[in-house]
Amino acid sequence: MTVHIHPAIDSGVKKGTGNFAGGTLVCKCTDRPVKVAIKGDVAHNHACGCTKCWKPAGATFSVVAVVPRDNVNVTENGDKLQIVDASAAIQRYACKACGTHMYGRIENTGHPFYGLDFIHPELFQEGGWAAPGFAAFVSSVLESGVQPAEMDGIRARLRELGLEPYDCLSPPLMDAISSHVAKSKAKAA
Ligand SMILES: N[C@@H](CCC(=O)N[C@@H](CS)C(=O)NCC(=O)O)C(=O)O
Ligand SMILES: [Zn+2]
Ligand SMILES: [Zn+2]
Repeated sequence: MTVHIHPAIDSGVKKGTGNFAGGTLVCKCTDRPVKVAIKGDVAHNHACGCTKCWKPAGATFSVVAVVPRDNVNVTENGDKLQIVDASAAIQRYACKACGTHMYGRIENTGHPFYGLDFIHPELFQEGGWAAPGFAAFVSSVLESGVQPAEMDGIRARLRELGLEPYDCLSPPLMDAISSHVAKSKAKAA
């Protein structure tokens, strides 16, 4: 059985150029698409299996990365954007017409990832952005209807693509979160 992960990586993960200068994210609307300008390359690009991250039709995972929030500027048709869930840690701005998530922002200054916005690099008009390097929240695909019997195949395919599967974030990112918590606790003491 063919295992589909995401259309942008199903035929292999395309390496980044290493010097991507940024570009424009465009939603799926043919009429008045939302455009978001991004300065510089993305970081921590990965596949995410959680139910909250936006996926294109037919995808089991999203492809999501971060950029500094100051590098994100809505340039066209921003009136079409609405927050998907204002109570979520990541406030995801989606196009009201086509549903595409254009960027996700953290407003809680105490959050470990405050200052970083979450974007889907496949929406860039341009190519060359840093490639995904791991897969996060893999077990969460079960919440979207994937059957438990499919999990071995999914994890094997992710490994074949060079995307080590984790059921939360990768160890470096989990360490970054825990270090942030430890520092916040030390400050409060
Ligand atoms: N099992 C949950 C996991 C959701 C989750 O924790 N997602 C991570 C990765 S994107 C997160 O940081 N979420 C914060 C948020 O959505 O605001 C699901 O699939 O809905
Ligand atoms: Zn749209
Ligand atoms: Zn996610």
